[in-house]
Amino acid sequence: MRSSFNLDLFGDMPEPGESFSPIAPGAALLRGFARAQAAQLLANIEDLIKHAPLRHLVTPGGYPMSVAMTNCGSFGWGSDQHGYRYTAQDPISGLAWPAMPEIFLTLATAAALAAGFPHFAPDACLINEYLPAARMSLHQDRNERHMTSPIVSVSLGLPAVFLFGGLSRSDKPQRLLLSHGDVVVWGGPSRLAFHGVAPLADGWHGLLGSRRINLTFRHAGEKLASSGFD
Ligand SMILES: O=C(O)CCC(=O)C(=O)O
Ligand SMILES: [Fe+2]
Repeated sequence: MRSSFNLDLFGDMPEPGESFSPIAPGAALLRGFARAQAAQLLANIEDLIKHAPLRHLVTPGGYPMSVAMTNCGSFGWGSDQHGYRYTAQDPISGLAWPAMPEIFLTLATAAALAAGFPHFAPDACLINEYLPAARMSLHQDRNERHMTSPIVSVSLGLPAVFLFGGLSRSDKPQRLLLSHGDVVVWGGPSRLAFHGVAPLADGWHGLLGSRRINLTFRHAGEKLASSGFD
């Protein structure tokens, strides 16, 4: 274990062996993997949300989500009374989602590689904003066309308890405290693992203030814009 002294000095350079902890077959937590790029990621996020604002989507059951969301990349994930789906356009503006910044793509592919997935080519990045008390209930990410690509999930800002369960909703989830710069990757046998986020505790983060932002990178695949309901 590194001392906090070393962490401070070398916080930008996590050593691969130290930053990697397996969670389940095909799933890993990369501690601090995105920390060095966090300020640049945030600058890009602030710019993206000017073009595609964060919004509270409504679940198919009619409830507004506590997490505010937007997207960048070729496809964006969304939800409304008809179901969950990917679209090529932002339904608010009717315009294509903003392009995925190069630094997002580089980070996501590097994290996937570090977790054992060398061919990840994300075409969708969901941007989730959690204010205190916001949460995400246990779910599977299953609106993508193929399940062959992993999910890469980047945490910024306030810490959150990430719930990582098994392939069945009733499997008791692990509780992982995710901090600023942590990245979780799950694919292969864990690709359809149930996961969620416990209600965000109030707090203050030097860079992001009183919020957590999560970036979830996925390969949605083609043709989902018109047929993604499930
Ligand atoms: O915020 C997180 O850490 C998880 C987000 C998530 O599971 C999702 O957007 O599908
Ligand atoms: Fe998810």
